[in-house]
Amino acid sequence: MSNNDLPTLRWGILGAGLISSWFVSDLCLERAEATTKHIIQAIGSSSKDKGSTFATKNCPSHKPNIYDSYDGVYNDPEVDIVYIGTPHTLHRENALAAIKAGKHVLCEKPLAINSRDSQKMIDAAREKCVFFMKAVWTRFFPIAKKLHALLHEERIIGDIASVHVDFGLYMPVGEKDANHSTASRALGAGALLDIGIYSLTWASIVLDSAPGRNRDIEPGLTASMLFYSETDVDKKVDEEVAVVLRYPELKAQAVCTASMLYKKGEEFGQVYGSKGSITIGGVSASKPGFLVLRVNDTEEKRTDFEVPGIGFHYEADAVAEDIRAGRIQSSVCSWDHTMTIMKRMDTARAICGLVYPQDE
Ligand SMILES: NC(=O)C1=CN([C@@H]2O[C@H](COP(=O)(O)OP(=O)(O)OC[C@H]3O[C@@H](n4cnc5c(N)ncnc54)[C@H](OP(=O)(O)O)[C@@H]3O)[C@@H](O)[C@H]2O)C=CC1
Ligand SMILES: O=C1OC[C@@H](O)[C@H](O)[C@H]1O
Repeated sequence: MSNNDLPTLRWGILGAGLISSWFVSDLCLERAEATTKHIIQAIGSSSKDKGSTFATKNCPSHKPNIYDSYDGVYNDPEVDIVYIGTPHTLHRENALAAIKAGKHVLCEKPLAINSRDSQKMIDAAREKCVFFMKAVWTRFFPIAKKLHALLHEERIIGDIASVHVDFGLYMPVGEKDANHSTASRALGAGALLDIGIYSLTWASIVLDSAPGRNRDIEPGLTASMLFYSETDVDKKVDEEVAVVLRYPELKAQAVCTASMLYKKGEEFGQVYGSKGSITIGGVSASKPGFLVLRVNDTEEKRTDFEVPGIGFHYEADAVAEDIRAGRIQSSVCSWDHTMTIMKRMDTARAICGLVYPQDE
């Protein structure tokens, strides 16, 4: 079947930056296993020129309406869903405006700076009865589903005792323009919210739904952060973070780390169990590509997962299927899951004394 015969979803894109370019180019891929034809219907940018250049480069076969404001996208009757690709600190106002206009919303991670704002966004979507999801694309890769099945259905490495996940990406604060979204505290920069969120997500995939887990009890949490500046409040951006979660009822722990001071090698995650271990690897902790299984006394087995494009189409197809089914939250990345991760990040920041202006 050609993508032209598939049901459609019409996207309005906010922000013509890096993530929007990756997302849009993946949506435009012709894929054999696609379940939806994604249409780039509108682009909202700070300038028409920037929006047009973005469209020519990333979706040349589409003819989106280009707006020099985000309001144009919210008010475009041809847009079904708004994709928010702006810096963290704008997510809340962008999402609330799109929801108010009656649009479905896929909002980049982190959903907001803190759990309080995240809850407001979720409440607004529930009230308006529109689909709303945090775009944590990693959860939608087939490899994440496979890992879950190996660990919890096949129990292939027995009882899980420990999971270690590290997202290292070389992007020191001092080497960026002070106003860049990964350097500016005013825009929510910092390792935890930007990339540590993926380490926490993997830990959650591995342990939050493990058999024997008591969902009424939040795991114990300890955290440590290394800041770009310990003394200058405006530059108090975490460049390295470590969060340890303790699950006493499982006799298991998760060690979740992230750093902006080195690039991690391809093996970013390890899950250890009573009968063996599984290594998770890939380009980065957000884009997994292979698993290596080692069960005691047997040889190791590596399985590679081929990904067409970058991999954003997995979440986009899933979103479209949820919307067609009349769901307002994702069956994979629920509001409950989103709030769990947001609250863990709040707790880690509180322990380490990292406050953003939006927390006030
Ligand atoms: N899922 C993933 O793998 C990734 C997710 N992200 C997430 O996407 C979001 C955006 O990140 P990224 O694309 O890297 O950022 P960029 O700085 O590359 O792009 C953000 C865009 O937002 C718009 N914008 C609006 N207000 C501002 C402002 N005050 N400062 C800067 N830009 C502004 C701009 O678009 P315009 O001028 O057109 O309005 C800008 O190009 C972040 O929340 C990040 O966490 C980022 C990278 C990967
Ligand atoms: O989500 C992300 O993953 C890739 C990085 O480039 C980026 O900083 C981050 O937002």
